Amino acid sequence: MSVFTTVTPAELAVWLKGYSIGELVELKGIAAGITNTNYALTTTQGKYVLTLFETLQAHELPYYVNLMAHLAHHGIACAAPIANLRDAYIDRLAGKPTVLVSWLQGEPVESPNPAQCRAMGAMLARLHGAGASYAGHMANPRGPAWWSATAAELYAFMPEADGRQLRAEVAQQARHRFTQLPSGVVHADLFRDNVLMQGERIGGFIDFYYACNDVLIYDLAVTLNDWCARDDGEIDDERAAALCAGYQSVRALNAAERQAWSLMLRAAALRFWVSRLWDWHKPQAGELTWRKDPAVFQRILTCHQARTEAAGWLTG
Ligand SMILES: Nc1ncnc2c1ncn2[C@@H]1O[C@H](COP(=O)(O)OP(=O)(O)O)[C@@H](O)[C@H]1O
Ligand SMILES: N[C@@H](CCOP(=O)(O)O)C(=O)O
Repeated sequence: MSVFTTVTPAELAVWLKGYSIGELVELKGIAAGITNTNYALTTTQGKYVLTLFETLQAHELPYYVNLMAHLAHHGIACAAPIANLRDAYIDRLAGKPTVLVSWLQGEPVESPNPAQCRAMGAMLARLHGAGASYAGHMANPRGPAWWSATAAELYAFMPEADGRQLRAEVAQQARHRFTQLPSGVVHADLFRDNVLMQGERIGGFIDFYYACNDVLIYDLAVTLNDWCARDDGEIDDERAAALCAGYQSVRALNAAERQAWSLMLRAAALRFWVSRLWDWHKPQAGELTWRKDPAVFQRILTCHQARTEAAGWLTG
């Protein structure tokens, strides 16, 4: 149950006077989610999600919240923040920073089919296009500097062979620079649980709190590794080709991106292997998060390392 901070209907009814979205009808805690407190909020005017941030501070939120507003303004399927009467998206309730966003229709899918992967790829490319006019800038906090420093603290906890594999991949990635590739705003965490689907349509993207500026195909690689991997770590060719075709129906990859693609898939797997290893071996006291299995991304990385050719997914 992910309601870490309790808000009563009476408190919320008073707080809502700071907004122009009508009177409270119903307030329900949302069980899914592991980082923040989320409530489904129905008013006389419509339905919304109220997020109370449990770890991020108010001063850290503008990049993400303004980005969601920008993308929604450009027609991207994502939660749109609602401003209060002081014209601010970021507010405060029960001692926590808050953001109120529009309610999106749909549910996350566990086993996406190729049509859903295709829709996902197309919406991701549209997000990249719309992000080009976003003024905010944030370097990727989970980029190469972060994963090499974090990995250095993990080797001691790992079986020798796993540590060798991790060390080799960190070194391999360090030999390459991707500054020549198209870059811009990326979501950087578009796992299946961060996308609400309505059948084969995208209901909307949520959880923008790893969004940043980085290489665009890194985002496609992060998405592919989660949406198209089988349990053994192998990538399902049909889903991967559909995701890439959907993406390229909006923005075709250039020659440099195609050349970097295999390494980028590995970089995306490495990033989540390292973050999951970190949460596994070094859980932070009081951190409101569940440990996810690092081996999932080690298997995906192993399969990418063994494959010499991933460009086939880009040509369909
Ligand atoms: N805008 C939204 N519309 C509908 N449901 C949402 C919306 N935002 C979040 N949710 C629901 O809340 C759940 C938790 O949201 P999430 O952002 O993943 O939380 P956390 O930040 O704690 O990981 C999601 O799985 C989804 O069911
Ligand atoms: N999608 C990631 C987790 C993202 O971080 P979180 O803080 O939102 O849990 C993964 O599955 O490892």
